[in-house]
Amino acid sequence: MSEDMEERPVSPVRATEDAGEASLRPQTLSDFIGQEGNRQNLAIFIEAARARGEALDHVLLHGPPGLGKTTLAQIVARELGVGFRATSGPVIQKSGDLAAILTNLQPRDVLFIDEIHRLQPAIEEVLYPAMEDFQLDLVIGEGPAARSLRIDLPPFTLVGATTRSGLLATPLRDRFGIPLRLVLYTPDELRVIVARGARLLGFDLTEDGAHEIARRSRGTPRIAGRLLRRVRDFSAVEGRGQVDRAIADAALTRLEVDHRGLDAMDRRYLRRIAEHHAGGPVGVETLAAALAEARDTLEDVIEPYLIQEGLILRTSRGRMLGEPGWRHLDMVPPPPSPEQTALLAPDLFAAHDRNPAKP
Ligand SMILES: Nc1ncnc2c1ncn2[C@@H]1O[C@H](COP(=O)(O)OP(=O)(O)OP(=O)(O)O)[C@@H](O)[C@H]1O
Repeated sequence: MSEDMEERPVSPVRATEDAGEASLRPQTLSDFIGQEGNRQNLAIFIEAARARGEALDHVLLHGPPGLGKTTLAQIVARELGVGFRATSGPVIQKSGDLAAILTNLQPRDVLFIDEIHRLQPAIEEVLYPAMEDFQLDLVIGEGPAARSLRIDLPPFTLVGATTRSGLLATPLRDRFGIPLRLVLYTPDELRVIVARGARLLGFDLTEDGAHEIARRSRGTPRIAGRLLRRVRDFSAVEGRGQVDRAIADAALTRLEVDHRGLDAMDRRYLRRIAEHHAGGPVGVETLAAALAEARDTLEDVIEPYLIQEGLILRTSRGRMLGEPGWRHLDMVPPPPSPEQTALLAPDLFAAHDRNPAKP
């Protein structure tokens, strides 16, 4: 990922400046705002596991970065009253690394593996019997002298996090009894998160100030927390006491975050489709090359919010600019090509089927 990407105030990816975000982390399920269905299900499964005195079934959290996967994993451990160990897919280089972690777990502990889709295949294979039977099969030595060794593990809960469950090998995905998909937060949920953050940081933010930060946070609590801290710095330097909508707006405008939470990079992305591809469709690889970004970065970091907002559409032939995308750029779309009409038609029929009363 390019340096520009990490410095974007609206990037959902963890950056060095987010070191302070731990102080805003909710500690319990009831403190955790949003993701209602997931939260209710987790509460039931946790209570049942506690009542039986057993390890909770393995949990897979998937969704875009910054939505609270690490936070939820920590909460699960705390609510279960067990220990929490965290690592990540790319950090585990050898099967011995994983073996060392697994054999050090206490019964019913939570092991959190972030970016689990980046585990090497050989290490995934060590994980299968560990998850299924709490057993570790290790091969010691090489060639004819190699021996296999089986070690019993304490029952534990693996919480895996991934931005892409599609990249997980099916046998791994199938071993998670509780798969949960995290979705972008609504502006109302983010407003509550922002107001809570302001309280914890001890600064005076009005309700409409919180609302302004929330609606520019791209559905992502990490971005909400970061914009909140930047607005606080701005108001402190300007010597303001209470922060209202106008002050929040001035601070965010100065950071080049527009009223929808889009920054220069997003606008460059939208403009590329409008100006170079007449609104698309254009393949994600072509866009990535033109914008000098990795394809993964576009798919994980930039696109989820643009798609949710209808600014772009993901079609079988590539990305297309949606009507709100043209409006956001203040541009009038050219008459649709036959290809564009054909790609958009199923959507129109689907909309009609959902709501047949409207022509
Ligand atoms: N529901 C929530 N309520 C309040 N704050 C939240 C919530 N979810 C996340 N946060 C805050 O957002 C920040 C990012 O959360 P977290 O690190 O858990 O995200 P993540 O999905 O694990 O990100 P990554 O994919 O980069 O690992 C944290 O500061 C956390 O406090």
